[in-house]
Amino acid sequence: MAETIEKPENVTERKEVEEDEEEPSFEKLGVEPRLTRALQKKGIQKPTPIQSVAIPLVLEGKDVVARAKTGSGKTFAYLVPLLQKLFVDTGARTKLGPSAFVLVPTRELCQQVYGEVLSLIELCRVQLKVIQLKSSMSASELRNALSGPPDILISTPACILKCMSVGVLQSASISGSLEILVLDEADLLLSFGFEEDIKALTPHIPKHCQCLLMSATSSDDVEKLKKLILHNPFILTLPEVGDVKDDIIPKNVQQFWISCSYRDKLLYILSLLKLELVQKKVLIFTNTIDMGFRLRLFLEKFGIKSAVLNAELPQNSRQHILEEFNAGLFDYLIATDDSETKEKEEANIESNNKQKKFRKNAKQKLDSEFGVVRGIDFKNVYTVVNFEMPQSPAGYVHRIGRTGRAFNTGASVSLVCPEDMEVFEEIKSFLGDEGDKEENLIVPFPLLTENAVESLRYRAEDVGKSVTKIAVRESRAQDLRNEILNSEKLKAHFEANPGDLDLLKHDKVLSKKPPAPHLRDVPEYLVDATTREASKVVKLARAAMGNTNAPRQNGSKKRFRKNKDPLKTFSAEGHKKGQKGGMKRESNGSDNNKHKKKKNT
Ligand SMILES: Nc1ncnc2c1ncn2[C@@H]1O[C@H](COP(=O)(O)OP(=O)(O)OP(=O)(O)O)[C@@H](O)[C@H]1O
Repeated sequence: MAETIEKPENVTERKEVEEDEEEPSFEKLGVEPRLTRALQKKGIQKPTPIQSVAIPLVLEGKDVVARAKTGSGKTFAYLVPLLQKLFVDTGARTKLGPSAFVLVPTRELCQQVYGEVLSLIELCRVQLKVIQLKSSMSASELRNALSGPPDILISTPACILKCMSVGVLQSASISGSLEILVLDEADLLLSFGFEEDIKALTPHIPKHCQCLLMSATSSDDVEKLKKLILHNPFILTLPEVGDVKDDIIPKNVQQFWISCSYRDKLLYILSLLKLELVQKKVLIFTNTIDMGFRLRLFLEKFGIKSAVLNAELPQNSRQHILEEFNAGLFDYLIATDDSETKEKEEANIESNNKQKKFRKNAKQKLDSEFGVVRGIDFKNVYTVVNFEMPQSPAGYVHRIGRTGRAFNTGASVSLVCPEDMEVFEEIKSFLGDEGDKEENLIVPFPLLTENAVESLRYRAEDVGKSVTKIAVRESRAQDLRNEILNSEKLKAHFEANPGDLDLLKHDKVLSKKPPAPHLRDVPEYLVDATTREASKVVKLARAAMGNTNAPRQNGSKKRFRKNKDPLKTFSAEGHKKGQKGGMKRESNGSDNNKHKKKKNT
């Protein structure tokens, strides 16, 4: 693989950098032993490609723009050298203000980066003060946080400006102290409405400050930021972004689609999960909060427990849900995509004048700094399911990017109904999938037979009808009430007992009645031999890949073996006993659409 390093504009040379033939290592990049050991303790053995090119440049003090695909390890690409630089002369620095700012677009990302920094400095046993700012902090809390002052400040741009406007952070202390500025998830900073904040901050950034800009996509916004903040940066572009379209999605993620009607999406997701045809953990995306709850209630009737994650929940609850899911406490998380939520909620609200009161409340309630998709490091997600399709190719790329992170493998399954076809075509052409090529990038899901789906149709339709709008509304309101009540308790309790994650599980059953036994267990006679075989192979592959529910360290997984991957070696449609089979890439998935309305009970 070759990355591109574009030298600063006054140096015209642009060179292709071949990957080191030898095994790359952090030592060779100039990372000091304390940090190398700390990374090893976190299960991180060797650098990813973006880390290999970015770390030495950052250590040299260069301004860098790094554009690399989702999950490619951009956080350590800037954090490791940043910490190494701050480790030098820790005590000797006379500071008026923070030495480094890390600016991110959402509170979830603040928390995530903060967690990573803390764990690295703890492992390195170095005394650095790190704080994260929250928009909910009062002026006195901000003053306390900034007293000292901290070495590293992690924040959204708006919070920094708030500190300046309430007088707890002075322009002189920024220009006198700031050595490194990082803009993480740069492509989102502007679209999340931080342009004015960044513009207001720019004049206070000292000329000598090293600026780093990290992004998963290249966009006009990134260009704008680059011009605003950086001085003659090195531009690192991994081929996955921009130039080579079919590598936008990490290579280690297999992408599938299933064609079905909108109404049948519940039936199809039930078939995938209940017949165990996808590997856990599974992250499922919906476009509205109501749909998230509908899906959760529906699955619950079949004994499939899941948790929901959305912009309406209090921050502490969201944080806790993420931590639980990452720790492997539950397998299914239904996330409502934030951007889609805001658009749809607002569209729904606009279209119904009677709901004026709700509009006011909804706007107040949805957290504008919440970002469920972008940059959040969901750990060990094997399958991403687009229950509802994202509304843009960029949305698709970032959703799918929640699996196959770093050196892991993963799969995605998109449920595509006729109404989704336009955006699906757009996504395919964005990814460079021209349809007539042998090697399509998004291929029909091979493990689900028409028979298997039809065998569950009657139950799914019956249960689907019982999940009414009222039931959805009630559980959503109840869930929110519970979470608000829990939120403060959660904060206090988990600060004191960070290990008690399972105390308040978020995949608790919503409905009062337990699932009926005939729905909880699919009777043997309903599952045909092919599906049984497919499900068995998925389970075996899961075990072979070391993909179990137990919480894991990054590096402790067994190596994924392609020949153990059922999606590569098994075809439900073409399967005969003893035959290896393979995916039929030329099929367009329309088989899934031809349902005979058989009613099997
Ligand atoms: N060298 C490495 N080896 C193994 N795992 C790594 C390595 N570097 C980072 N990781 C892990 O890979 C995951 C993804 O890293 P990170 O969140 O930095 O990706 P990203 O490029 O910022 O993705 P996104 O664009 O989606 O935010 C994290 O769980 C991280 O701990």
